[in-house]
Amino acid sequence: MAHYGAKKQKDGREFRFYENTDDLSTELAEYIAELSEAAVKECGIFTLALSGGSLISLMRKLCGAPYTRTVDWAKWHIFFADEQAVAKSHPDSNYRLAKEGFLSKVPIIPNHLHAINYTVSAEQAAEDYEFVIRQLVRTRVVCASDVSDCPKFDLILLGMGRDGHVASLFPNHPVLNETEAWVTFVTNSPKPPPERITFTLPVINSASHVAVIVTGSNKAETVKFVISGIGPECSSLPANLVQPINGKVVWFLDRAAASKLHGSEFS
Ligand SMILES: O=C(O)[C@H](O)[C@@H](O)[C@H](O)[C@H](O)COP(=O)(O)O
Repeated sequence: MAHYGAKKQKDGREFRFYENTDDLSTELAEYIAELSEAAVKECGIFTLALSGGSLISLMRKLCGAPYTRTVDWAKWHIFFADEQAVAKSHPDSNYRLAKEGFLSKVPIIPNHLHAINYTVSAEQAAEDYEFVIRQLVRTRVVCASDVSDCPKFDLILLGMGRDGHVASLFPNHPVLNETEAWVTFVTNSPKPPPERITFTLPVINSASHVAVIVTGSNKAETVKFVISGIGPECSSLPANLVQPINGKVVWFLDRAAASKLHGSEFS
């Protein structure tokens, strides 16, 4: 086990601490590969939703041995937990980021890559994407949750912003209260670009597994609020609202992101 510390909270959230991003990437690859093997064994498919940001580079170890050989890539279906409403080729596009950093390096079957409709507004793209996912639930490519009327993705990978946002769910934003839609949109994202689509919290919290990957000292203050539960508005931090109903959330943190935690918060 490459982590130097771990903590399981009473609410079931698990936090794993890594010396550096290399150790974190090593174990993140193993974690994803193991979940995909279990999902493929159980129902022949692995459904994975990606966020953007530094997460993609931290998945780099999955693009090498032994995973290129051992993972059953043909059974993977890829989704985006959030996406910028920009062209696929735009520097801010999560599609482009994922393609360049991960998807171009592993043999995902092209029509198993479920991208958003980039030719319409964020509002229309959210509606279209939800329709696509609803069709995939109907045809049983994506499982349906048995505790909510949401899709049950095998794994959703999230980053976290300094403000505690995950996907494109930002603090104090009305979309945090969305309970019906599976995919919604924002047009005033505090993190540019302004127009985005995002999975809603009910979808994130219906996943079998969620991993939140946070590195860097600039996130340390927010990590402290998340773990200690103390801090201004910490209960409304979107990252603190990630609590899968019938699933498991694991946080992957490097030492820099955990640098404001004290001993007691590690055990
Ligand atoms: O599209 C996005 O902007 C991302 O999905 C966003 O939610 C990201 O994961 C966080 O902002 C953390 O990004 P970093 O890890 O790069 O700080």
